[in-house]
Amino acid sequence: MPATLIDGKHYSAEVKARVAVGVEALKAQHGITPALAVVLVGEDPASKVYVASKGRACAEVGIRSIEHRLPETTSEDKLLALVRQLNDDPEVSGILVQFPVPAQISQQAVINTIDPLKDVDGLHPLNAGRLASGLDAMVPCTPYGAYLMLKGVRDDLSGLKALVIGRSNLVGKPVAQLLLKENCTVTMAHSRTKDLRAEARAADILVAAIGRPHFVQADWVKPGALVIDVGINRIPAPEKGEGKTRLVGDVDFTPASEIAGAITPVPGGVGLMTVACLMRNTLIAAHRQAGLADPAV
Ligand SMILES: NC(=O)C1=CN([C@@H]2O[C@H](COP(=O)(O)OP(=O)(O)OC[C@H]3O[C@@H](n4cnc5c(N)ncnc54)[C@H](OP(=O)(O)O)[C@@H]3O)[C@@H](O)[C@H]2O)C=CC1
Ligand SMILES: Nc1nc(=O)c2c([nH]1)NC[C@@H]1CN(c3ccc(C(=O)N[C@@H](CCC(=O)O)C(=O)O)cc3)C=[N+]21
Repeated sequence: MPATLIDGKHYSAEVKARVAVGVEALKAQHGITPALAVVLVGEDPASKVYVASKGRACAEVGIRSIEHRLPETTSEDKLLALVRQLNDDPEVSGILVQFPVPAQISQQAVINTIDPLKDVDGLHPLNAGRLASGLDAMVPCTPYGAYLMLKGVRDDLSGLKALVIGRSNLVGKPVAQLLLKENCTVTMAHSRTKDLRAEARAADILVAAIGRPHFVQADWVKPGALVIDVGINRIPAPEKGEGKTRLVGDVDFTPASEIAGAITPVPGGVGLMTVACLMRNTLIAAHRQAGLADPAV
């Protein structure tokens, strides 16, 4: 495999180590323990795994973890009331409502209700607008994690052609904003893009955030390109036993890694950075709520 493996374990350990130092300093100097409230509505097994990994990361860095599990049948009013209660709770630094939420609840109503200062997902329109305007914002965790990995491989990204496949508010759009800020020439692709393969082959940086297993083929990858695979797809793995599954990304990893210059694996790539950057955002949120300057994390 000629490509360098961009190891999520390595990068996320670095981020968490910096966050742990910042948490310790905030406790020692200001008597503040940052706290992250995670709200899970329903019983989605994948969401439960993600919630558990966030709880573990909080313990590692010294952040207090608060979990709220609500039944699948929860009304929108009830969920919004909980969000407002967390907004008003001075002990809570960050709020994350796990998506997707059940159909009777509007995701946008939830996002709009979260206090922008506690919006560790960076999804509130105020934070999205601040990022787009080049102002201090809460930056969404997955995009920031992808950005740190790219910067780790190559510090100067200016002038590189970047293709971002996927235009969600959670991943694709903020990734594009961050790369634009790094002076990349950014193209955004989506389900209506014509000749995606040709767009991809021109890209020095290829970010896949689609949600389709092995969608990006090896012959789409420009030789030497930096490939960031955001996709988390669970597919059947009969080789592991009946009914078993495994995680794969949006990129056909094994052949693509023969062509790329550097590539992130799934699992073990961007997902680990998402959790680490969530810890980082919670620490930043705690500082801003206390009127303190942002920590160097
Ligand atoms: N690693 C991590 O930490 C995280 C991983 N994820 C994963 O990343 C992936 C994307 O997540 P998210 O952005 O929330 O997903 P969304 O479903 O919100 O967005 C998917 C995007 O992919 C585009 N798309 C779908 N099909 C095609 C196609 N055939 N060709 C080109 N583009 C296509 C869609 O286009 P259109 O807009 O036209 O419909 C859309 O913009 C998922 O696998 C998700 O599980 C998400 C968050 C964190
Ligand atoms: N409000 C909200 N914000 C999110 O950021 C959000 C969300 N809802 N809903 C679901 C998606 C998905 N997502 C993941 C984060 C980390 C891993 C992760 O830790 N992955 C590890 C381990 C996975 C495993 O092995 O089970 C890895 O890729 O190596 C996965 C997926 C965040 N999302």
